[in-house]
Parts: sequence; structure tokens; C-alpha cells
Amino acid sequence: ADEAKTSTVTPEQVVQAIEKTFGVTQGERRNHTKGVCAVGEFVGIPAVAEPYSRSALFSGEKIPVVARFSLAGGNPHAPDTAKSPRGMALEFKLPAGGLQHMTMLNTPIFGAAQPQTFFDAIQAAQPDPTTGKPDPEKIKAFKASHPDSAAQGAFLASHNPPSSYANSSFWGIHTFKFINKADKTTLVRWQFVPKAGEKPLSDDMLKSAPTDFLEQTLIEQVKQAPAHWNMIVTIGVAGDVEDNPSIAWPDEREKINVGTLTITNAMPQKGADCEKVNYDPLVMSDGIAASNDPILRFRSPAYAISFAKRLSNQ
Ligand code: HEM
Repeated sequence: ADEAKTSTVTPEQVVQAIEKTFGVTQGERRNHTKGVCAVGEFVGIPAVAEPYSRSALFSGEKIPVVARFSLAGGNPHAPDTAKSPRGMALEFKLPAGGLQHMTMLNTPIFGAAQPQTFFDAIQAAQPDPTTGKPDPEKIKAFKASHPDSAAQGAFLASHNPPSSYANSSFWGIHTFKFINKADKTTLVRWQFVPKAGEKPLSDDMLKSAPTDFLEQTLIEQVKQAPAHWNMIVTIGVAGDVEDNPSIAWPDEREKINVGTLTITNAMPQKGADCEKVNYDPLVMSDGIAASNDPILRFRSPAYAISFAKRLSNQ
């Protein structure tokens, strides 16, 4: 066990472990396999955002967005009632071909401080050959030996999953840097807050809801009226955790509303715009930059491996 803790797991090994635990859906994402495409726009509030970031995202112009909503894990048939993370991935199409990605979850923190913990979690969830199910003893041992997984686990256990993607908050989780026109850097974290409010499944709905409802609910909701989220940025102060996505920042930090995301249309992922996007979270525009968070840095090569596989129909 000590050896495992100090060893350096590679993105290849993590993607292989995901494939072993969940199986492979040919030509599809290795993680967050089940999902739905959407499109819309983002309008920033320059008076609020520009003191912190010079990104063209916050110019106040309408920025086209290609979005994808998803369930965590590599199971393409995961039930929409599963108490697992939901994802929201955004590709903002900035003027002159510039891009900004935000690839978020509906939990404020992540279940791993380093890639090794994520790898160990995936391995612990591997189905036991005799039962076809994860071995509860292995999951227990994983939790006991990985305290950095506890906060996200507790959040997921105490919050029922959303009744609609349009009624869920999504967090960027990692610490990022905003850089303004005077080259001043501010540490930030962000959250997309649904204007329609958070509406989790009730305990009764959790038992009675069908396997698949999230995709159809979103498609039908946005046919009636667009769905909106405010982008709320938390301003960090000296000493706030910069490189550990498993630890939340104190609640009392200043929060600013820097713009609104509007989703105008949603559609099945096959053949739609989001299908062939690699939502690498390190694709960023001038004015927004990565921290040294080891999870954030690790995601980029892991997504590239999954993307290359699915594009070549593996
Ligand atoms: C070591 C940590 C992580 C690993 C190894 C990992 C791995 C992956 C992989 C392989 C994919 C599929 C990529 C593709 O084929 O396009 C994926 C998708 C995704 N991940 Fe992660 N991930 C990690 C952490 C995170 C974190 C911290 C977040 C949120 C802050 C996140 C949010 C998502 C979302 C939303 C998607 C779906 C993107 C889409 O719709 O295309 N992941 N992840």
C-alpha cells in the first residue's frame, strides 16, 4: 500500500483502469459516456469581470457556446437516479477563433487531491468476477485509506441528483487564475448557478424515476424556454488552497456575478456539435490561466487519450 501511495500513475494507466472497470463503448468517451449535446450563448458583464480578467469571454458580446451535459463514469446506460456526479462541459467560441473551455461537475469539490486517488477509486470499483459487482470491502478499504475522497463522497451522499440538468449548479472545482489588463493575477473558483433554481429529485422520485429522463427533460425544457445559469466567481485571498480540488474555500469569500449562460437548444449527442469536442479543461483564453493543481494538469493528457481512441473508433 505504501508503494501505491508514492508511485506515479500515468494518464494511460488511468484510462486503462476506467476501461477495465466500466468496459469500453466503441467510439465513445471513456468517462462521462452518457450525455446530451446543447448549444447556446454566454454574455459577460465587463464592468464586473474586467477588473479581474481581460478574457474576451467577458467583453459583453454574445459568445456562442457548444455544451454537453453528462453522467460521470463509463457506463453508457448509467441510471439518471445514480448518486454520482453530473457534468457540464462548455466550449466558448471567442472572436477570431479563440476558445475557452470549462468542464465542470455538480459537486463543489473533487474526490481526489492527486491522480493516484482517482486511479485507486476506479480500481476499487472494479466489478468482482464472481458477483459482477464492486466488492464492498474494497470500496471500504479505499475510503479508509484515502481521506481526500471523503468530502465529495459526503456531498454526493447528502445531495440527491438533479431532476433536470437545467436545475443543477455546476462548479469549476479547481482554482484558476484571472489576469487583468494590468497583468494583475487573482486566484478564483467558479460556479454556474441555475436561474430556475436547484431542484434535486425527492427521495420518492429517486426510487420511482425511470433510468433515462435527463436528456429528454432538457430537450423539452429548452424547447419551451431557454435555460440560464449565472457564472458566479469566488475571489480568493492569500493563503487559499490553490492546488487541491478536494478542499473547499471558506464560504465567506467575496462572490461576483460575471455573466449569464443561456442554453437555447439541446439534442442527442450522436452527430451533434458536442460529440467531437475534446473538452480539455486546459484550453483557455488570454486572461484565464491554470493553477498548479495536479488533477487539473493530469486531466488534459487523459482526455487526449480518450479523445484519440474514440475518434479512431476504438
Ligand atoms: C484525475 C482526474 C480525472 C480524470 C483522469 C478524468 C478523466 C476523464 C476522461 C478520460 C474523460 C473523457 C474525455 C473525452 O473522451 O472527451 C472525462 C470527461 C469529463 N470529465 Fe473528467 N477526469 C478527471 C477529473 C475531472 C474533474 C476534476 C472534473 C470537473 C471539475 C471532470 C469533469 C469531466 C466532465 C464534465 C467530463 C465530460 C466532458 C464531455 O462532456 O465531453 N473530470 N474525464
